Amino acid sequence: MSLPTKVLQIGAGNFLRGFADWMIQRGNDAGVLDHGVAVMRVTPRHDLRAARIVDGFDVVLDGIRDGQPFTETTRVTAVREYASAHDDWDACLALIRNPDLRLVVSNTTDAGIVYVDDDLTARPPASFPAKMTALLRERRRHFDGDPAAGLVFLPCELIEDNGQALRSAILRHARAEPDLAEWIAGHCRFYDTIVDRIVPGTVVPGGLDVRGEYYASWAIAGDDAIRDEFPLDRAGLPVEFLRDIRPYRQKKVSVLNGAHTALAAVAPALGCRSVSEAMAHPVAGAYARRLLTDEVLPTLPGRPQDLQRYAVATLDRFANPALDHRLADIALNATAKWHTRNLPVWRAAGTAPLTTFALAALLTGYTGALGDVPVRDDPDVVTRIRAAFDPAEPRQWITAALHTLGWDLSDPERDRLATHTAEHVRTLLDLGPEKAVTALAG
Ligand SMILES: NC(=O)c1ccc[n+]([C@@H]2O[C@H](COP(=O)([O-])OP(=O)(O)OC[C@H]3O[C@@H](n4cnc5c(N)ncnc54)[C@H](O)[C@@H]3O)[C@@H](O)[C@H]2O)c1
Ligand SMILES: O=P(O)(O)OC[C@@H](O)[C@@H](O)[C@H](O)[C@H](O)CO
Repeated sequence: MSLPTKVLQIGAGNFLRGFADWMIQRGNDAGVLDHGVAVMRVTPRHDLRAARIVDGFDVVLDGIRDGQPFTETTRVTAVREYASAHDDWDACLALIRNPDLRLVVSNTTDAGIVYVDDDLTARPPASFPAKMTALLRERRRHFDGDPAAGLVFLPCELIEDNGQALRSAILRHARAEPDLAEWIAGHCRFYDTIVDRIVPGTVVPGGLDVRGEYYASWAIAGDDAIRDEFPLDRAGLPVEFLRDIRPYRQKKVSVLNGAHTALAAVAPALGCRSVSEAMAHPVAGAYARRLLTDEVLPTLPGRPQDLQRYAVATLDRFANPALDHRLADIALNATAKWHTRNLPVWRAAGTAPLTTFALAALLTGYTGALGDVPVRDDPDVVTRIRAAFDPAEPRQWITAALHTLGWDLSDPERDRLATHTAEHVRTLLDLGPEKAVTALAG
C-alpha cells in the first residue's frame, strides 16, 4: 500500500520503534491514519543497521491478561524513508521539502532538547533543536512562507513541558531571522506529551525487532485540532488528549521512573539483575513497595485511591518476567535521574529514608564498596566521587559528592541531604546491603 509520508520521526531508537511506530502502524491498520514515516537520525554515531528500518521490523509485546501471560507481535511497515543527518544532510533537506509532511515525532533522550549556540548553516548543525530550525528554514523557503506548510510537533522526551521546551529552543535559534521566527511561532504547533511503555530492548542484540510490554499510554496536552490530526484514540489505542498533563507526568515520572531509579541503585547490591528479579526478591520487592506507598504517593496530587491503583499497576508491570529489563540499563546516568525523579520526593516529604537510601546505595556503589554493581555514569563524576570516598567520614564524603554533582541545592538543603544520606552509608557499610534494606523496608 502506498502511504504518503506524513510523519517525520527524529531518532530511530528502541522506544520510538516500539511505541510511536507501533501506534502509527496500528492506526494505519485500523484505517484511522494513512501515515508513512520518514526516520531521521540526528546523532553522529554511525549506525549501519538503522537504515534497514525501511525493510520493516517486529514489535513483540508481552502482557498479562486475566492473570495469564500473552505475547502479541505487530509487523511495522509504516516506515518508508530513512536519512542520517550526519551522513547525508541533503537527504534530510529533501525530506523536509515533502508537501505531505504534517507531524514531527522525536525522542532524543533527556539530553536532546537543549539550547546550545550553534551554526545553522553547518551541514548539519550540532544539536537537535538547531537541526530542526535549519530544516524549518528550508521548509519555509521551499513553500514560500505558506502557512499550511507549518508542522505539528509531538515530542516524546521525558522532560517537563517537552513541546514548549522544544518550541523555545527552536525560536531562540530562529531569532536572528524574524520572518522565520514568525512563521514558526504562527504556523507550527508544539504539544507537550508524556509517554509510557517499558521497552527494554531488541529481540536479539544488534537487531531492529524490539521487545516491550503491551501496556502503553500517550497523553497529549491538546485540543480538538491535534485529536483530529492524530485520531489514534478512535482506533482504541491508548492515546488521551488532556487539557493539562502536568499532574499525569509528575505521577508517572515519580512512581514508575522514580521506582526504577531507586531499584537500579539498591537491587544489584542484593544480587538482582533485572527489574522482575528485584520484584520477586523478598527484600528488594518490599523496598520498592514501601518506597512508593510510604514516600512517593503522599507527595503527589490526586485522589489517594487513584494513586494507589497506579502504583499497584506499575509494580505489576515491573513484575512481568517476560520483560527482562536489565537494572544495568536503567542505571545509565543514574545520578542525573535520581536528581530529576527522586530528589523532588525528598524535597516534598521533608524526610524520606527509602528515597535517600537509594542515593546512599548509588554513591556507595560507585566506590566499589558494594561489590560488582553496574556503574554507568559520567566517568569524571564517578572518578571524583570514588577518589573522595572515606568510609570513616561518610557525611563529609557525601557533602563533597553533592558538590561534585553540582545539584541546585541551597546550603541548608545540602547539609540535610548529606546528613540523611550519610546515615544510610554507615548502615550499608556496617550491616551490608541485605540487612540494611531489611532494617528499613521490613
Ligand atoms: N525504553 C523505554 O522503556 C522508554 C520508555 C519511555 C521513554 N523512554 C525514553 O526514551 C529515551 C531513549 O530510549 P531508548 O530505549 O529508545 O534508547 P535508544 O538508545 O534505543 O535510543 C536513543 C535515541 O536517542 C538518540 N539520542 C541520544 N542522545 C541524543 C542527543 N543528545 N541528541 C539527539 N538525539 C540523541 C539516539 O540517536 C537514539 O535515536 C530515553 O531517554 C528514555 O527516557 C524510554
Ligand atoms: O529510559 P531511561 O533511562 O530514562 O529510564 C529507564 C526507565 O525508567 C524508562 O525507560 C521506563 O522504562 C519508561 O519511562 C517507561 O515508560
